[in-house]
Amino acid sequence: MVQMITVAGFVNNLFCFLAVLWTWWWENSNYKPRFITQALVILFTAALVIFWYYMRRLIESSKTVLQQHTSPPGPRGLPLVGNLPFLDAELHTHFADLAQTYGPILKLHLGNKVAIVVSSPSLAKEVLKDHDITFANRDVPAVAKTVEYVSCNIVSSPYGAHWRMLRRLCVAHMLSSTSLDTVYPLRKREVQRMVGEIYGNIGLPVNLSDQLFLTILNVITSMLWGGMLKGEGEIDLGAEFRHVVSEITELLGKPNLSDFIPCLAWLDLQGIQSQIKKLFLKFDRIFNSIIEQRLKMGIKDGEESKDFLQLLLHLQEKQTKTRLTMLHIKAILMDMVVGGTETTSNTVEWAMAELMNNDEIMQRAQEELEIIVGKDSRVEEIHLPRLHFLNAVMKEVLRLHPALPLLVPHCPSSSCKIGGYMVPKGARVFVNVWAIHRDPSIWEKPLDFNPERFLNCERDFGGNNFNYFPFGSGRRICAGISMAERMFMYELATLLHSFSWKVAERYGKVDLKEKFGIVLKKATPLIAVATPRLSNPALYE
Ligand code: HEM
Repeated sequence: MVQMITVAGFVNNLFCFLAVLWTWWWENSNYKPRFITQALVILFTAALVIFWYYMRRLIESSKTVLQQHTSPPGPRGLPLVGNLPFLDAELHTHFADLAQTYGPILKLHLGNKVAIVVSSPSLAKEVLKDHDITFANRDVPAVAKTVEYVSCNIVSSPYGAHWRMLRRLCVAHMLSSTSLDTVYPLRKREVQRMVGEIYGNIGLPVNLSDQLFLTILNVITSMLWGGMLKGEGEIDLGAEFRHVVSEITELLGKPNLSDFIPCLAWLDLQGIQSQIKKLFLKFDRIFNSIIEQRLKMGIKDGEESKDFLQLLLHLQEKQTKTRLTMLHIKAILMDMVVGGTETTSNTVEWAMAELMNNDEIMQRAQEELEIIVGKDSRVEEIHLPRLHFLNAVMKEVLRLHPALPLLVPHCPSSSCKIGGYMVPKGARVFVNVWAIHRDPSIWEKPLDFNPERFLNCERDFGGNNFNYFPFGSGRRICAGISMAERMFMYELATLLHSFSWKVAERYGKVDLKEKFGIVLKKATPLIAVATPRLSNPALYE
């Protein structure tokens, strides 16, 4: 801008000088000797050249300034509602289609909210790495106003001291490798319970989707408060939990008019806020009763906490510098239950679905297990680091079916230039990791399920490779990667080692149709029939 003003000033002065010179020549033209005329013509031509040169620079620089303030391209919308009426329910494929027309960064108007969709590795890197702090915020959804948990949990909290404190607590005391090592017996118990359940239904169709969800839910609730779904009604309570978590993740992924036209939020036109509120009330009742029981038990000074909830309550009672409130405690419980269950169980379900459609790959994974574990033994977590092919299967599943296809939307705390375009403060930024993972310019035959591409290659999901980042990247990268990795490998290895699998007859080939929500699911649950593979029936008990 300063440059533009200086150039404009110079051009102005040049004009004044020329005008004065012209007036003087005109007034004295009666006497004009030949050399004065020549000098004036030369001077005038030189002035014109200089003038032209500076005008060009002025235009160039103003073009750059203009571009810096230019919005990304995008489809035209209607007044007031913008592009909202044209959004497809399957947002990830819809955004991928739009990117084909408008390019790797595009803008949509969703009511009075600006949405930016980024679909290339270099732009994802700009958002998640180069401008990490600016984009490390969330666009808190309208439901947060009806459900207090949502506004102060890890996933939705803005980048800052509160978010850091909650995240550190979870990572240090529940999700770190050391904490996970100590609760291996819980994982073992729950995975073995699942094996027993399937063994009891040998030859019959089993809803693997439900089994996988219940197993991870039981692992997480055991880590949080020692487990809840025990005794009679175990499956029913698990099913209710599943229903609530599924509904919440689906509703959170739905475009909500109240987010985009805030003055209409009180009307809750789609009923999303009221539905979510009811679902959270169910959680609240369960959390309240568990917390009450825990408080009654109390914890003595110096005594080690038995589970994560006990530790949180202890920290709250002691009023340590964490300044935890009961609301924060519930928000953390919610983060772990909602953030950890569907993501992990759906990924294992996708893995089983892909393997059941690819006999050779399934066989290769089972052969590896026979060599490393052996048919006379159960899978243990110590086997996992040696299962290289299975590890490649996990990476390939996370490539084709990233649990959060658009990550959790990010939100810039100030306007910021991405790919030469201005992304305004407060925009909702979607990073389409699903589209990047299927980009044919990055991946050979991207739609093929081919774990081989991850064998003998350094590519991992630590967030440093912007061709492949199923857990996100930067400060808001998934907090539960270690747990997800262990649970995925352990569950899948156990299922493949313990049983042979085939699709229930009436279902034919496994249908891989997706259903979008904040968590991407299989449109229909995976129903399969198992037969035992291990040498000794005692291994199924
Ligand atoms: C296969 C399993 C999983 C996948 C693919 C996954 C993926 C992700 C992704 C993509 C994000 C958003 C990153 C971003 O916004 O840039 C995220 C956030 C998060 N995940 Fe996971 N996740 C999985 C399992 C888990 C588990 C097991 C837990 C904990 C028990 C967990 C806890 C969280 C939390 C707390 C956040 C919010 C982080 C923040 O905003 O600071 N996730 N996850």
